[in-house]
Amino acid sequence: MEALTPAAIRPPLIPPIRARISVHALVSFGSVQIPNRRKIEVKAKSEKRSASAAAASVDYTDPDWKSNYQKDFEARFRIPHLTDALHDAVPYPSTFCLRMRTPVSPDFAEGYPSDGEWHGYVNTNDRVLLKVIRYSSPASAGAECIDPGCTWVEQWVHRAGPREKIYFKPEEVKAAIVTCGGLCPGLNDVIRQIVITLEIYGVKKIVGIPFGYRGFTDSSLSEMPLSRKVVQNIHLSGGSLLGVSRGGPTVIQIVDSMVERGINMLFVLGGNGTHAGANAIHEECRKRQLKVAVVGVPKTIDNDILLMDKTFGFDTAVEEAQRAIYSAYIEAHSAYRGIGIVKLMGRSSGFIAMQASLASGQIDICLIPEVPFNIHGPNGVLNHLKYLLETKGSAVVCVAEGAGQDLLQKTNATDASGNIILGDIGVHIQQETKKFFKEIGFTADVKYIDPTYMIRACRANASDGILCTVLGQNAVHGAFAGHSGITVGICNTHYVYFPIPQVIAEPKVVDPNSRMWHRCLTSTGQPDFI
Ligand SMILES: Nc1ncnc2c1ncn2[C@@H]1O[C@H](COP(=O)(O)OP(=O)(O)OP(=O)(O)O)[C@@H](O)[C@H]1O
Ligand SMILES: O=P(O)(O)OC[C@H]1O[C@](O)(CO)[C@@H](O)[C@@H]1O
Ligand SMILES: [Mg+2]
Repeated sequence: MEALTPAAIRPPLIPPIRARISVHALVSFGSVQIPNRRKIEVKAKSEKRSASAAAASVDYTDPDWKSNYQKDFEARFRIPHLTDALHDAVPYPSTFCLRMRTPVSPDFAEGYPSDGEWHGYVNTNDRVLLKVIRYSSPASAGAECIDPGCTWVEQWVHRAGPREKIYFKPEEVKAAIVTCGGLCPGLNDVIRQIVITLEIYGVKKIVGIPFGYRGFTDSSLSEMPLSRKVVQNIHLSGGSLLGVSRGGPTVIQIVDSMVERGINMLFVLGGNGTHAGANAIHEECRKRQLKVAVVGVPKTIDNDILLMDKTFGFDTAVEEAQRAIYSAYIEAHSAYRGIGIVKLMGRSSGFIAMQASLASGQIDICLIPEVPFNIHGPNGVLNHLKYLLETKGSAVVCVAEGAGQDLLQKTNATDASGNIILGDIGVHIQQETKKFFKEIGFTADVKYIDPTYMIRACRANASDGILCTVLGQNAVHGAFAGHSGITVGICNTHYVYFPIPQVIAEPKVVDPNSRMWHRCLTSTGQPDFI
């Protein structure tokens, strides 16, 4: 039986991508010169590899390359539908008409309610533009071009929202929600909106699967009945009402369990691993010709899902990180030659560290996984810290958990999902800093703050609350519209559906040649540590 591990499942999930090209491929087209700064080595090797492989497969001498590219793009971003495998699946007029149904009358006894006057549906052919900047040169900051000449190529993705036709009768739906991976602010907000929206469609059978995918097979755990009443106030707390977990059963076991329970709509809240699982569940259902919709809602505090403006929980994390940074600043500033070090989450992407550094304006050194650095040596972090103590009297460092892993001893240990367990770079920098200043006989007062789990356990802030609300609602609209193997996202401020494989092909990372990273460097004033 197929095990639910990255190695076992990831390969077949990602269809061959003929022409995925990102900024990293373009760096080789022209020489990108950053003023007063050496060209930064990009550490995101997987993205570089796939990008250059994709670039190699486009023949720019073919006069039709652009239209071929666009056709290929459209095919890759097509959102799978139940009718792809179930040719006789029929649509019904939507029951999402916002007309109140009274609790006493049996719903749909006189046919489905419809709202002839209501024009709030999204047309299936509506699209959103994925890329909105027209770069005139590959050397332009952050340029993402398809060809060496940076030709403008329109890339459209599917607009999310309620459709006029639905593929499930609400009274025949049993919907389940599952939350997997690590915690993230906003999980409860999304659960709440999914339940509320399902009820508006007229669904009565809604359950929560406890503790991630594990809840499908662990006989000691029973599914949790959900209703508006149950979820009404859950967004006021952090965490997940349903609980989370890593690892768990196989895809086959999960689908067997869904069949046994009669689940035909599954909402999966989680990161890249969870989405890989969701896509595998969707494929398995399709193979078995089951009328099941599997829809994801990307949950990652690290903000490392491709193509989206941001993921829910990220904003809250950046906001909460300010408190830790402020404390580190106060400690450092109040001490004689004080150094404050703050570690933030970000396994492979430094978005939280970068944005929190920018937002606080109190960071002197920001270290992220995407940009290599040395701690020791003439250009190292420690020498710069000494310089800061001599000139400013104090310093604050913000380090992402995945930064500088090449400087730590590798253990090859993995968690239950197969994710590599990282070395603690925060503690390492703290220890090396103390050692360094002691050895050179230079007084320095080092304070270390690790707020990572405090940040993750928070409830969502207002902006994340809104994002969660829209994503949760759109997830339900997508399932009712008959789509499966999709996920929801925000793209250039509009809400869209993506086929799952397109957003989890690799983690989204900070581009060291982007304007945002350069803004961060401008703010901190830090040099290269190489
Ligand atoms: N490649 C994969 N295919 C199928 N299932 C997977 C895959 N990777 C992980 N999973 C399953 O998805 C669940 C969550 O995965 P994981 O622990 O990696 O968290 P995640 O969704 O990536 O979230 P986070 O951002 O918190 O790491 C686990 O139950 C795991 O078994
Ligand atoms: O300790 P846990 O729960 O396994 O999760 C830690 C990881 O989860 C994340 O918060 C992502 O959800 C990462 O930033 C972090 O590396
Ligand atoms: Mg993950």
